[in-house]
Amino acid sequence: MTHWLAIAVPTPAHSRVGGLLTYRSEQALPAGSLVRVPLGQRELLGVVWDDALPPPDEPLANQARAVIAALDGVPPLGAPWRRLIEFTARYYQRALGEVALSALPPQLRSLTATQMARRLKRAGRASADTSPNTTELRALTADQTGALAQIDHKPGPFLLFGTTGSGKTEVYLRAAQAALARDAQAQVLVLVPEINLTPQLLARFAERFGDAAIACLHSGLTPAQRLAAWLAAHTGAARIVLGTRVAVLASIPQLALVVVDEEHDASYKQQEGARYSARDLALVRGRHSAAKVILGSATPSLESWHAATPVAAGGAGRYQLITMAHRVGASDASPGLPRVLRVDMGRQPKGTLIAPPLLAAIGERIARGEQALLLLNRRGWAPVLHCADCGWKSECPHCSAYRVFHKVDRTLRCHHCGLAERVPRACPACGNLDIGTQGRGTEQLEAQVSALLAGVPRPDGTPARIARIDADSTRGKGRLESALAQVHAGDVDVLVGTQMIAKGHDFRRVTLVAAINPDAALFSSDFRAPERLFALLMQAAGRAGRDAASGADSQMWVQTQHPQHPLFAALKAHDYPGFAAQQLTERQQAGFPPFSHLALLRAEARSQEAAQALLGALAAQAQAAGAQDATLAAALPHVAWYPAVPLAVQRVAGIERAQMLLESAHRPALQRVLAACAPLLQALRATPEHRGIVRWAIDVDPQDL
Ligand SMILES: Nc1ncnc2c1ncn2[C@@H]1O[C@H](COP(=O)(O)OP(=O)(O)OP(=O)(O)O)[C@@H](O)[C@H]1O
Ligand SMILES: [Zn+2]
Repeated sequence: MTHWLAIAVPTPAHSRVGGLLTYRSEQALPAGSLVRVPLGQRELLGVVWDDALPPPDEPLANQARAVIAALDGVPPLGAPWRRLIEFTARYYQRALGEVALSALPPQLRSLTATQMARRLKRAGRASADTSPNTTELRALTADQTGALAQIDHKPGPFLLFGTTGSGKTEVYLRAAQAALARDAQAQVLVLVPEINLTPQLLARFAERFGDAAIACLHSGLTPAQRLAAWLAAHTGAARIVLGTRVAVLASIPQLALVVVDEEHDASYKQQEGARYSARDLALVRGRHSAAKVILGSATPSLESWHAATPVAAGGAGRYQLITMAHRVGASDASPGLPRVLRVDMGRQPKGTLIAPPLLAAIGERIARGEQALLLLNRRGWAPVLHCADCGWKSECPHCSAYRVFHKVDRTLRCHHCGLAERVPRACPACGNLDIGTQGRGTEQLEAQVSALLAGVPRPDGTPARIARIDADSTRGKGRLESALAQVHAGDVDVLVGTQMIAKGHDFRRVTLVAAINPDAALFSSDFRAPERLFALLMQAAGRAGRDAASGADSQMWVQTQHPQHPLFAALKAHDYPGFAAQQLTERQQAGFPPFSHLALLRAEARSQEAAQALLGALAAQAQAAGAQDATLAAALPHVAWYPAVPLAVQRVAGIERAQMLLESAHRPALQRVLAACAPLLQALRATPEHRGIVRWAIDVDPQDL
């Protein structure tokens, strides 16, 4: 008997068919089955999307090709996973088949039946003993006990607002333990922003539940590792799936709990293809699978904070707020958070790198055998090289950005397109030999701090040890892990770095943190810049004084030209709620998220005019399309269209970039309009007028404006 199946295949985004094609099969195949199917000349992996279809009409029935084979032994993908993929494709305006197939490990395509059987057997073996190692469990703090009681009794979703060092990890571990104990099949998904930056969290889960119980999913895996981890999650062998944003789309059939650690982190947003937010999908997923969801942060995103604020207090009241206000080992009398000191750089001699009182404070820490972190969010030696005679600057020929001077290898490097060239000896424009740098990056900070601290001895009389962690210093495999391990081991006295050093680390001996030059973000045009800066500084401060014994005396220094800025005042008071309330008031007045919903339409072309022309044509066509479509016509008046403008970095690698902002207070209306935009963009691009377009994209809930 012939069965007719709708199968998801990876057709290009927004193709007419939307990613589901009809195939025939002589074998009955349940929804979710993985199959190999022909498409054109190729053989592709596909997913049977629904139960069998009724026989189609003649022409289609004759055209439909036959399924080549089913992937034996791999259990079908469950309905909750398929609903999640459908949601992702629809909400982020991509083709279903593309999203579905990109969430599957590529090796599924290439393995023979025997190879697959072997992999499955191996995955099954992993599910050894998952009873947690509870031999040396610590007594919980009162905050932790309270948090767990709420998680136990309420449905969620939860926003775990726990100050830095309040012990959120232990709450995740115990909540996971409880979920696994409740049901012998249950699985837990733990999302982290970046796997390499959080080796400690992974280590704590492995220590508690055993390596065999955990599957790790992130973008740094080899194809074989990715398949093994995916199979472990899909077959249920892995009770805990821990990973970065990609893990949110894994098949986890018995999902009972989702944890999103550092939920405010921007790396949860995918920046290409389906531009999904793993944090937002975690909530959708929790709903589909009836799993509890915990979002955790000391500095929640304002979206999450608003959602967790009760309606009576002006919030949306959608999440339950759990507060952990105390650091582990601290008391009400001494909350253990560092004292914040602002240095008015306007009163320092021009060009001062580190103000004398800060330098003295760092020296004191070194002399006591404690550690200091110096934060500067700019890598390289200097952001610009310039000629004082003719005004030449180290512009990138292909991007609207300056190339950064890296002294280690004496290169000028573009951080946008990657172009690297040897530093010229003389000004390329006028031949002047006296070319100089402007501004400072971490490389220079490291060198100058080493010089400034050369005479400062450690307790045993040996010289202070300075190290640096940024994207340059940690390029090789394992280098970040070993650099972090050195800091933990106490082999470093002063650590210089970018935001990488401010994230989640549980450094036990750091008692001083300094932001060297955080001012640039105060005046950014992106409405999220203050939120990001505040979170960065509060997280950075949170690395200081995590050991209660030395914590009482810890310090966070901020060097600024604007010491009176309210953002720094809120930081000084460790007042996230106050800062959030002030920001949310501004956003409400300006009509920004979470009080409205945004989407960006982006176009890239050889010329800025061509990129903007596509967006302009789209706006006109979308309005015109409303005349033919009642639901679109109803949605259009709820959506504001802003004019097409160049991106902040307008040109990258010779390609001009433009964007158009869409804003609406009404999410379904925005979704309806976006759904109309995707096929229109596709069609417009194919016309001769828009031949110059290189690519276009739709970014729903964009992070960067
Ligand atoms: N109940 C407890 N008793 C003793 N120590 C604890 C307890 N809970 C957690 N700790 C320790 O407190 C420290 C801080 O915990 P953790 O790293 O989970 O903080 P956090 O809330 O995630 O902070 P951050 O947001 O800064 O990452 C860790 O060293 C952890 O081992
Ligand atoms: Zn460039």
